[in-house]
Amino acid sequence: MMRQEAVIIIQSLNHYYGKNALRKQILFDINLKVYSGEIVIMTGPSGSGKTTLLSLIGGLRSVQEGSLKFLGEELSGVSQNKLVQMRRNIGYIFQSHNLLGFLTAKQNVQMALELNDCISQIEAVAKSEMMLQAVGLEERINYYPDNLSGGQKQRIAIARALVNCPPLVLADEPTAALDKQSGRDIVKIMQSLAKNRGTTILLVTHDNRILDIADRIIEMEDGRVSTSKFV
Ligand SMILES: Nc1ncnc2c1ncn2[C@@H]1O[C@H](COP(=O)(O)OP(=O)(O)OP(=O)(O)O)[C@@H](O)[C@H]1O
Repeated sequence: MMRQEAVIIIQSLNHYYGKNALRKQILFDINLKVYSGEIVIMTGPSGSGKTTLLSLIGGLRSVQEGSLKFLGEELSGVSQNKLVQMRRNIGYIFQSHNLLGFLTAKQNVQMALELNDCISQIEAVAKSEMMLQAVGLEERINYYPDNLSGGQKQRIAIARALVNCPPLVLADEPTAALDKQSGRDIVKIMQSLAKNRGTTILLVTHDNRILDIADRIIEMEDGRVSTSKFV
């Protein structure tokens, strides 16, 4: 069997919101390993803590209790600066695509590369065009988001998240605003790009039309992982 590398290792993770009398525990004793190249779908009722867990893994919140290792590095107790650095290894895709309206499709994707000092402008343009082609938007490279459909905008967001070849992509309800076919197209694109590059994908969804793309389905309930099954 192939040796699998854990990209994320979570041990005894708890999380709380609020202070003093209002302090409320949201995550309870989460233990989880996610491996390189794995596509993991996280489901569960509203309020079960999925987004909270995703934001901790993504370095968008500080770890309060327990251990969370990303690429072998402990995130608990690190500085905000360090978290910002770690985030460069992660592509984010959200329900609302968060594209900049005053930039074209290509410019939106290029922006993700401009944070990378080692890439020249020419390379950045070429990579962005290639990535938009990979998500089937070669005809729309110079369009502004306002002139594109929901599915097309979400494809730009995927291109932007993947253009840096991050080891991890986090997606929160990426298909929520899409009809059935566009939703499936989107996750299929994510799946094939991820499999080609060995990218790990962790995707939160209520959309049971896309569960079949997962290697593993994790169910959250009341702040705990209730089941974790390989499919
Ligand atoms: N910033 C916050 N401050 C206080 N409580 C919060 C905050 N964010 C979330 N919560 C609470 O934490 C719990 C878990 O929320 P979370 O968004 O992680 O759940 P979820 O499973 O992602 O839900 P949904 O599927 O509706 O997005 C909920 O009870 C929510 O009200």
